[in-house]
Order: sequence, then C-alpha cells, then structure tokens
Amino acid sequence: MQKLTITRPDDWHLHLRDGAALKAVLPFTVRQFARAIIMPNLKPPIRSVADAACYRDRILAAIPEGQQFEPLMTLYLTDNTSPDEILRAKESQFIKAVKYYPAGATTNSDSGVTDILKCDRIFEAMQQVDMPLLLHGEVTDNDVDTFDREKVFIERHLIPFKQRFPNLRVVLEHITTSDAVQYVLSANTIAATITPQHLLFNRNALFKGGLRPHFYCLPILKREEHRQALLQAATSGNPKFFLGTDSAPHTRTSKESSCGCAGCFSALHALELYAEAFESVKALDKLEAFASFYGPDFYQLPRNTERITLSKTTWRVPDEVPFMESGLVPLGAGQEMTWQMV
Ligand SMILES: NC(=O)N[C@@H](CC(=O)O)C(=O)O
Ligand SMILES: [Zn+2]
Ligand SMILES: [Zn+2]
Repeated sequence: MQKLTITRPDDWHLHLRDGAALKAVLPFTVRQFARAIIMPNLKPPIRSVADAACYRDRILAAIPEGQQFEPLMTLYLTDNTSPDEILRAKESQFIKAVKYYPAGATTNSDSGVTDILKCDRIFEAMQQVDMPLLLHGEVTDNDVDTFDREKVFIERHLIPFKQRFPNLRVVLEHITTSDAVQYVLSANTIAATITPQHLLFNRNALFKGGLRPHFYCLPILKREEHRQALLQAATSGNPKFFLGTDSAPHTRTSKESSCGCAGCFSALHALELYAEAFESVKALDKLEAFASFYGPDFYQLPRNTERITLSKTTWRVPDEVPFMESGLVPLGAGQEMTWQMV
C-alpha cells in the first residue's frame, strides 16, 4: 500500500499548555486533527466554567489564519469542585468532560483529588447529567512500585468506583498495561485512550545505552508484553479503544534535568506514529475507526467528514522543533518513519 486516505481524525487527549507554548504547539495539532479534548492541568488548573471559557478563547485565538479546529474543553476536578459547577459545565456545551488527577500523580496534579471517596456528590451530578469522567488512573502511594500504579488504581479505586456509579461514562486515559485492557473489556460504560508511545515502545526505550528522558512519561512505559496487549486492543476494532496522543510538551531543559518532567511530545507526527504501530501488525485497515470513529461515537459527537491522506515516504523525525527558550524534542527524534501525512 502506498497511500492511505482516512476520515480526518480527532485527538481525545491533548496538552496544549498556554501562552507562547500554546502558540508554538497548536499548529501541529491543527494540521492533523479536527478536534481535541484539551487537558486542564495548567498552572493554575482550569477549575471552573469561566476558566475554561477564557482558555478556549486563547486557543481559538492561536489557531493559524484560515484553518479549522475545535477545542473540546475539560474541567479539572478538585476536592472542592461543586456539583453546581458540573451542571453549569453541562449547560456550557463546550465542556465535554471532567478530568480526575489523583493529587501528585503527574505533571501539575497538585490540586488534584486527595481521596476519590470525597467526590461522590460530584460524581452523582456527573452521572445525572451524563458528563464523562476522564481518569489519570494511577495510585500515588510511595509503597506501590511505579510500574504497578495503574494496575493497583484499577483494583483499589476503579472497580469499587464503577460499582458505585455504574452509569457514569468513564475514559481510562493513556492505558499502559494488559490489566487495563482486560478491565476495560470486562466493564460497562468505560473506554480507554492509547498513546503512540505506549504502542511503539516498551520500557527498554528509557534505558537504551543510557538514560533517555524523552521517553519518560506517565504512566511510565511498561514491559513488552503490555505493549503487545495495547497493540492488540488498538487494532482489534473494538470501539472501547480510541486515539488520544497525550502529547505533552516540555522544554528540552526541563526534561534533560536531574528531576526531569514527565511527558512525550507527539503532536508533530502523531498520525504517522500510529500508522507505524498499526502497520507493524498488518492492521492499517483498522486505523481509521480507531483514529476517527470510536472517539466521536463515545463522546456522542458527529464524525468528521473531511479526509486526509498518508503516503508511504521515508523521512526522519527532526531532533528538535522551536519551542520556548530551549526547544522541544519530538517522540522518537532522529528515527526513520515510513509514513507521512500529505
Ligand atoms: N503524560 C505525562 O507524562 N504528562 C502530562 C500529564 C499526564 O497526562 O499525566 C503532562 O501534562 O505533561
Ligand atoms: Zn495523565
Ligand atoms: Zn495527559
């Protein structure tokens, strides 16, 4: 196959940041995707409908002249979010989900939820108005091994949670383990996003010939058997699994540090990365539904009608793209790719 034409996809998990960073990265996403679910973990986080409205305006203002893009906004859940804010969010129309970060689990999650049991009134409101809940599904307990934090979150928190709120629609974000795949398959009203890094790399990538901070994201890359389970899920044609890049830009200096930030930047070449992953298991025919159909179906939004084309061309991922004061290193910098968006 030399060309692959599919419906224009959407990114169901994206970090755009703000200010100059937003202006630098947004054009990459706009080139590939029609819409994206915008993560609210700014400093300070997007906690109210008013915050989300202002942030949405800043995103709209940063869209390059003459191009189309629809930011789908989210609210950052805290211990103090009120059920009324959920009702207002639903009425706003432009807020499509509420994001749950366990406090301290990942980048800018300090104001996240300290105990999932404290938020039952909010979850009741969400279930009532059918507002989806997006989960960063990791426990933060120091006595739980970093590589087990997703699995333990599912066992300790998600399974009991889903029993309390069976009708609340949930997305388990950026899944990284076969345990997550199994759980999502077994439960109702739950879907999952899968990133390009978790489909293409296992944890060896973090240590190849030395410490590789640009492969460090959360949840952290896992063993090969988990990567295989994710690849199988993504290419299975099951609508519970759809595209969410988790493209999370950090400056080169903040990643190449004695305490480097978590996050991989993939907005530059997200579709190409997914195409490589799908082709590796001869499943390119499953890419369109994963990238362009199952996400809007879950969010009850219309599928896009425009089409985009990838062509079989060899090219090299640049070492860096311009970003803030120290540049931005894309996922797989320097590696050869065999698909390119036209
Ligand atoms: N995935 C990451 O490693 N980082 C994300 C936060 C997140 O999605 O957990 C970020 O905002 O940098
Ligand atoms: Zn996360
Ligand atoms: Zn993320």
